[in-house]
Amino acid sequence: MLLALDISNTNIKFGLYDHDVMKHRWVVSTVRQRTTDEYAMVLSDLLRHVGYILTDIDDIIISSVVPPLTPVFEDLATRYCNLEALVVNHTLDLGIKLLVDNPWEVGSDRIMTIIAAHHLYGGPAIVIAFSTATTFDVVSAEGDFLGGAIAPGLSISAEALSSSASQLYRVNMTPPRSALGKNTIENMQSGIIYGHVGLVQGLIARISKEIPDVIHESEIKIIAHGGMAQQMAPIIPEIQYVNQYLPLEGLRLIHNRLRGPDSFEGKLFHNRVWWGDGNRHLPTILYKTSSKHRRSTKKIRQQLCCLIKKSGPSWTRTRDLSLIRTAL
Ligand SMILES: Nc1ncnc2c1ncn2[C@@H]1O[C@H](COP(=O)(O)OP(=O)(O)OP(=O)(O)O)[C@@H](O)[C@H]1O
Ligand SMILES: CC(C)(CO)[C@@H](O)C(=O)NCCC(=O)O
Repeated sequence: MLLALDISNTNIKFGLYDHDVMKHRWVVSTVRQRTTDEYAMVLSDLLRHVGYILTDIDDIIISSVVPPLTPVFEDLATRYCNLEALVVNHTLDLGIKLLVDNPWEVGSDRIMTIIAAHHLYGGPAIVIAFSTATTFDVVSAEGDFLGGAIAPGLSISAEALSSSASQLYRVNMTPPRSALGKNTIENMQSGIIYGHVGLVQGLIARISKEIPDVIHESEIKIIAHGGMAQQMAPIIPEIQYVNQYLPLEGLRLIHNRLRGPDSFEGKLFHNRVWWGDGNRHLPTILYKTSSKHRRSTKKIRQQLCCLIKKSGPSWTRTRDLSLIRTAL
């Protein structure tokens, strides 16, 4: 089982995959103060509810845009699941180019989203997240990230309005009967929701004109996801698809690419047995020699034995890989 984790500002999404099929998806609030042990108990309860335990998880992949929680979940993977989680960042071999000024500053959720959108719908596409922020993530026909826009999300806008004006209050996020509001609630709903519709349509129009190599703007797919996508899509005719699973699907695809059965690491570590001496982290590796891999694993094993002797016990799994790559 693969656990994909999308750690976002409002919610953390857990996707439990059996091979390529998402079996379960859970959403829990993002609480920055929670500890590894607390999140482990939350995850353990969710898994138990569907008949699994923490050690049934074979691998974990994480996208996090909440830096203080990244080590919390890495720690959870190590201590509760005996795994080294794969944490997505721009330096990994993602198979796409980030055509922006500073690739390191792009949120990993945006990268995962465009990877999934391009895989499912093709490009060029504008992917709109109606979440804490309303983001526009643009992917080219080739699958590269071209940039986009980040606007305050609907809830943030609504909260700012009600907390800054004494006579205003919180309203339901439902579209009013008309843009011409006849009472304070409708005035606010019109301003917040139809105002956001205008923002989205305006940015779609502007961005569409700037995407290179587009002959007809109708080629550009417009895809929405995020907490408010279901409410917003029906009132924004430009939106063609709503898919709430994009960030988790992107994580699954990247996991497949980097650690799946056909990846370098997957082939190498398929049928593997690792053991180590506790904290010193896996100094010894033994490959079970399946008939398919017998010859290559024997060779790799010989080379690894030399490397282990040379490098001593200070290996981590990631460093093992680079050493193995060097050895091959
Ligand atoms: N029915 C609703 N009414 C008001 N706000 C809602 C509703 N449903 C979702 N939201 C808002 O949507 C956002 C949650 O969406 P989502 O689950 O996509 O958040 P998130 O993924 O944590 O955000 P982000 O990815 O930006 O960090 C919150 O800001 C929440 O307040
Ligand atoms: C924009 C958000 C908040 C959307 O979740 C996240 O992707 C993020 O923190 N990004 C960093 C800035 C950037 O993507 O350019």
